[in-house]
Amino acid sequence: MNDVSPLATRIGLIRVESFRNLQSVELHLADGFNFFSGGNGAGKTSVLEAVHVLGHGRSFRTAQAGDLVRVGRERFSIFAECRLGLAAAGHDTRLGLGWSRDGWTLRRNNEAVPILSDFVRNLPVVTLDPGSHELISGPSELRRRFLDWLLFHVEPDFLSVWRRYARALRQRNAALRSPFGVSDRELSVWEKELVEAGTRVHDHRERLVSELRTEFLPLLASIAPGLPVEGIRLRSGWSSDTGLADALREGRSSDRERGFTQRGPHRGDWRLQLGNGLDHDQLSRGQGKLAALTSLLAQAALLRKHRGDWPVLSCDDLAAELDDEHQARLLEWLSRTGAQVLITGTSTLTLPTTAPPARMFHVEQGRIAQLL
Ligand SMILES: Nc1ncnc2c1ncn2[C@@H]1O[C@H](COP(=O)(O)OP(=O)(O)OP(=O)(O)O)[C@@H](O)[C@H]1O
Repeated sequence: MNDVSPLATRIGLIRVESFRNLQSVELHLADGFNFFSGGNGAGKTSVLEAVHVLGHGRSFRTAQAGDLVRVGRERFSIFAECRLGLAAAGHDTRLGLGWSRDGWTLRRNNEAVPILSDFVRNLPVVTLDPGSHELISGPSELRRRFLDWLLFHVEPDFLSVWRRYARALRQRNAALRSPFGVSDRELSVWEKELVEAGTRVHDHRERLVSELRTEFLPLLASIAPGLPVEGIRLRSGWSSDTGLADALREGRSSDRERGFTQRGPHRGDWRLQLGNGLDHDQLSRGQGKLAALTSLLAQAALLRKHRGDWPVLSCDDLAAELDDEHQARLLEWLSRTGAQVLITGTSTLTLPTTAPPARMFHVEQGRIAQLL
């Protein structure tokens, strides 16, 4: 049996109030595997969603925090006692998050944290959910968010560089829409800042994609060896023949017509390079899920490499996502990491003999009983 890794972020206790159909739930989680079973609509995904919200400040199912508040209530809250691995020198940390129409309330060790980005830095959570295949074939915004979330965790200056870029972009776009028109000279003022910050955003992404590739390919070989993926390629968001400054200059008249900036890292993307002449839309749904799963595990492995500890790993409705063979490969891999893992399913799960001791929970109508 594997020892649970000391280099993993873990939640010991979690308390959830008025979140989706969970009225008031308190759980003591195992350091290794935690399995939540129950019928459809019982509240299993809501448990994973609460953990995800604590780590990201947003849900993987909705962009509206108001949807998460239990019907008839005005506020939800999530509280957790966590061991934050190496990144926080293994200290126990108490995290509390509440949301109501008045906004977020965030507390770390009973002290108010005014800014959401400071709060969510604490608890990295990587979630595989039934919508994850969108990461491969869905809009580029999802893939940018995937990369930039990782950069937020591993590059200390990424957030401030990204904010500089976003501010300059808003200002250039406002100038492009000015009813009085905008001269090249005025545009060039915003472009200077866009080029400086945008080039750094792109350089960060380029380094990260190269590291992601290094993690991704061996993971693919151990979890989904039949998948025809040969690599990962970053797209900058402007023509590869020119630098960003030239691309912005050349795009001015078309940008004026459209009223927004059409080139730059805000249009960047990354794509898997598929073999056998396949396009992303030609992957089967299951292959898309496997590709997304492998990307998310590579993301977790990079967090581990940079921060020193594994994030909490969540898999929603695992049996519906993967066939038996891929499930077994995934569980085997997960059990070797020593990460804390949360899994939901409508039926029971066979864990590999090498897995650390698991805790089983049964979920029914928003109530949760610990079975083992
Ligand atoms: N804001 C809310 N307030 C109260 N109930 C909600 C809210 N949002 C969703 N629900 C209900 O919560 C229940 C639990 O949903 P959840 O997605 O967690 O179930 P699940 O156990 O994962 O189900 P499945 O196996 O079908 O995916 C559902 O019945 C849903 O209708």
